[in-house]
Amino acid sequence: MGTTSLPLHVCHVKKTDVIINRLHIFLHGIALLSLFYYRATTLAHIIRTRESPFVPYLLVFISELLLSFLWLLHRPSKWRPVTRTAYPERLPEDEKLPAIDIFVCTTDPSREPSLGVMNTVISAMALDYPPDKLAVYLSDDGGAPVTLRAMQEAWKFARVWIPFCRRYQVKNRCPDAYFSSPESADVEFVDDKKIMERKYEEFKESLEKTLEIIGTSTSKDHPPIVEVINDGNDSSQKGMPLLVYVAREKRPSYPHHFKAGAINALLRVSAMISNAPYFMVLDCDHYCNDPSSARQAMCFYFDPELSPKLAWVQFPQHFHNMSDHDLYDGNLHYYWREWEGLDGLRGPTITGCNFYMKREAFYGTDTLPKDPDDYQLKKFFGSSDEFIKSTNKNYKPKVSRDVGKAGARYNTVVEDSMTSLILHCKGWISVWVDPKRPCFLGTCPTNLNDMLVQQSRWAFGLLQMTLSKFSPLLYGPLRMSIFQTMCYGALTLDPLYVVPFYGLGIIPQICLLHGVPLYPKVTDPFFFVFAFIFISAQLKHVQEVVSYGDPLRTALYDLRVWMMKSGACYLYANLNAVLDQFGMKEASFSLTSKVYDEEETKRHQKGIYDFQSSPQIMAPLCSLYLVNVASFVIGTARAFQSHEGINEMFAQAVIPLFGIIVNYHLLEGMFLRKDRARISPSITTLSVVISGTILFFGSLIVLF
Ligand SMILES: O=c1ccn([C@@H]2O[C@H](COP(=O)(O)OP(=O)(O)O[C@H]3O[C@H](CO)[C@@H](O)[C@H](O)[C@H]3O)[C@@H](O)[C@H]2O)c(=O)[nH]1
Ligand SMILES: [Mn+2]
Repeated sequence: MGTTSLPLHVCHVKKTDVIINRLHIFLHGIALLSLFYYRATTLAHIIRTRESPFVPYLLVFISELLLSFLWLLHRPSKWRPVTRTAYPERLPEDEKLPAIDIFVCTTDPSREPSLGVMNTVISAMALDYPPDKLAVYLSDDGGAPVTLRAMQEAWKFARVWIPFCRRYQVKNRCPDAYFSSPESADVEFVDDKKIMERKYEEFKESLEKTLEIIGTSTSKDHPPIVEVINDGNDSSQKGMPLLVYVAREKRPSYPHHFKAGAINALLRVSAMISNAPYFMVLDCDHYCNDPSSARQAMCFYFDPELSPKLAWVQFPQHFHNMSDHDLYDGNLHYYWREWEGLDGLRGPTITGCNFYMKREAFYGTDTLPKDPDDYQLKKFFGSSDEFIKSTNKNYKPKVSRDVGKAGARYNTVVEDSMTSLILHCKGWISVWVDPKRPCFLGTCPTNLNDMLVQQSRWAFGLLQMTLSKFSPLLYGPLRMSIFQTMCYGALTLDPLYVVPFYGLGIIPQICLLHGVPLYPKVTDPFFFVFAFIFISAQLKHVQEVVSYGDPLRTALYDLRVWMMKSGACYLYANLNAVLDQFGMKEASFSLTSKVYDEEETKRHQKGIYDFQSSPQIMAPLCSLYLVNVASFVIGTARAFQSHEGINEMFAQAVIPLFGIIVNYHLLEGMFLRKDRARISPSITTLSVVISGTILFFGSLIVLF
């Protein structure tokens, strides 16, 4: 490119946020230091004089320390948030674009209906990119005959659909979404659209018929199946990308490593067939909502300054089934807000799908010796001579280091975070692109149970990482910047929130009940410190939500999600991670359902919580709520009998009151709602019993 050419992409630093965030870090940080000073000196005084119980005091202090530590770990992600814009129209001509392999993963046709999966496949085939440079691979981890058949049908439909999209410059190339979008409502090519609509109906019917005949059976014991779907008819191949079905070999006794295993199988198969220097990963429900994503990604790979270090371009997961009331943080903004900050450092982590990756980076061949012999190559890549040849053709191994394994990492169920950590540690960078029109749209959980199950899997996987030799705070410091290390630390240590959550959700309450003060009196100058920290934390959260463009109520929903996550998911994730360490728990992958449920969707749209879930998940949350109600009512009634009581216990009464108000939805679910999705009476009864037990035995704590 000449010197006069316009940039392919620009990076905007979010200046206002930078100023607010840094100022907040400074002020909040000072307040925390004062809090520690107060706690430490008071604790020393209590231990010396024994004038009040020191165990609850110590536990509250520990909770606050941990909370502050996690707060600190999250700060780098607020340091320099940025956003990016790509200008695909400035890319060089099509001949110069590199090839891309697209990997779509699916597992279970009963939880992931074929029609949805095929819509994703078709939308990927229809990307705005030279078709001879595109190959779409579907990994079917279920080895389901229905999926293979559906692909053959999808191919037939795509053959008419793709030319239609090109001719009329259709923006939304996922057929199902297109026909129900405003884009298709008012078009000039009415006749052609009608024909296309009819063909789509036929395609749908053919899938239904197939489903009726062969059902959704899957297999965990079968040889590998690789089938190129493109038919032999040459004239129909023109302008069509390659389409390949892959069901890797599965044997019951052999660990298959879930999605990471699927991606690695796809890497190997695609290396033999198309071997594109870049690949993109899609979950089966994340269809392409904007066909320009590949070109947008190339804007970064074509930047000579960025490209040599750039491993992946990550687009966020956005969702088509969002509600105005994002009760379950379904849109994952909690994460994306921080991802803008990661992008301002050395890049976001991989978030599982919607990323364009440089194959070379993913192979991690930099850990191979300089001139590897056959033995070393086989140790690294596995025994396939063909696969090794494919890696030689395009890539020469560079630096020599110890021997590794190519591809996605297996040590955890969050293959994405683990793999990103290792790539970032090797010096690769990544970028985060979140254009106004989302490039990909998926299906998010629309009930509490699904959300908590998903979050539990993530938390468990992140803890597996923490407990592995890749624990970010130990593995990172010598390999990455301290800020980047802290970001990974924050990500993987989030499940530790369970400790301060229960610590501050039970101990001050029990002490309130017994009139044991743990916080400074209202008249004490340190009261101001505590009040400041509490208010500053809440306001900062509200500011972040609003500045990200979400409505105010999202701040409340977020807070609830954080509490429900901490109280349920993190609790079990920690237990399971410990069991896993002792080999007492087999890792599993609980798929998120992508099945449409009308009643559930209605509730989600109206902003009504769907509490239908197991007692294991609901009981801890409800019990804690009841503990707070009981101690608040009894405790304040007692304290408010005297002026000194109010002075002493005021701060401590605010805590349960805050919890009670924020989690009003639990109260409603337990006692006020009568519908099917309320908290079941049996869980409520169980929670009453548990909360009574907690209050009874917990009260022993004030004796020490
Ligand atoms: O053994 C398995 C299990 C899952 N999958 C696929 O992995 C994808 C993600 O599974 P899903 O049930 O949708 O999980 P989510 O929690 O919604 O996925 C998020 O979290 C995962 C990590 O836990 C990431 O891999 C995903 O990209 C990210 O969207 C789906 O396409 C599955 O078909 C497989 O291919 N093989
Ligand atoms: Mn998903």
